[in-house]
Amino acid sequence: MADIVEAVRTRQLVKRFGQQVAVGGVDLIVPRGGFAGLVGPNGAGKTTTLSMVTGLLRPDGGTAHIDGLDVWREPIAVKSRIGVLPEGLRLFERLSGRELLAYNGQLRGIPKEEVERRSAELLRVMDLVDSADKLVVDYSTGMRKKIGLAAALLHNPAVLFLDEPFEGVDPVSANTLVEVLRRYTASGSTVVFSSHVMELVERLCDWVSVMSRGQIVAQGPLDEVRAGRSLNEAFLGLVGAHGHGGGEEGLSWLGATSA
Ligand SMILES: Nc1ncnc2c1ncn2[C@@H]1O[C@H](COP(=O)(O)OP(=O)(O)OP(=O)(O)O)[C@@H](O)[C@H]1O
Repeated sequence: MADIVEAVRTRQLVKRFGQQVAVGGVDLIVPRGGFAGLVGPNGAGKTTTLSMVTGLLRPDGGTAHIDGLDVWREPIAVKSRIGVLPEGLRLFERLSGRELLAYNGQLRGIPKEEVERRSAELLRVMDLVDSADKLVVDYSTGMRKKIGLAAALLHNPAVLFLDEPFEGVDPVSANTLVEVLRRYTASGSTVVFSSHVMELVERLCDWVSVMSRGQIVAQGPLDEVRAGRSLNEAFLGLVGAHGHGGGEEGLSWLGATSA
């Protein structure tokens, strides 16, 4: 792994919430360029890890670097290089889509004409032209993801972090997102995204990190991690398939009875 140019690298990253260790010493590696998937069961620590890597949540221990820059020592340099589409996306609801992009452009210090040019292109590619002047509060879930992604891409970041970008997104909009992201990575930029949808990760990603109970349990090129199996099978093998509704015990009351 020594010859990999790392876009993201954490070393022994730790986060506790009270007694609970949410992230227990994570060494996340994401090579530069292409798609990397972060997968893991509910509560594995994916969002907590991404929040620490993107400077949103201070770690209790360890370090996080993006393009060789320490996230917590050089926050401004790091934030100018990254775009983030967080989970549960909070947007400025009383702005229109177009205004939201203009505001983001201003925050990023991009000249006004350039913001207008990029916004027009992003709105067109995201199929949001007809809704550009509608308030974000009136956007659907998929439209919110798309305007959130447009806002995250506006400053042309080197690394884009997406937490569950396809959740609640219809197949047509999902295709649009994928096309935009493919175009973005084709130029050498990096996308890191968390997802529960293994088929999607398998289709898009060339690199996968698997988390379970606050640890990385497998990490590497997609083909190495799945080792001849489907990613879903590999995932179930790595994180344990038990306790996921397959057992004979419990729930005996559930379903139609003959009584
Ligand atoms: N602010 C918080 N306060 C207390 N506990 C938290 C907080 N944020 C996360 N946790 C706990 O940390 C653990 C990891 O949560 P996290 O959201 O990182 O998991 P995840 O892998 O993103 O899960 P999911 O796939 O369900 O989104 C969970 O047990 C969660 O309850």
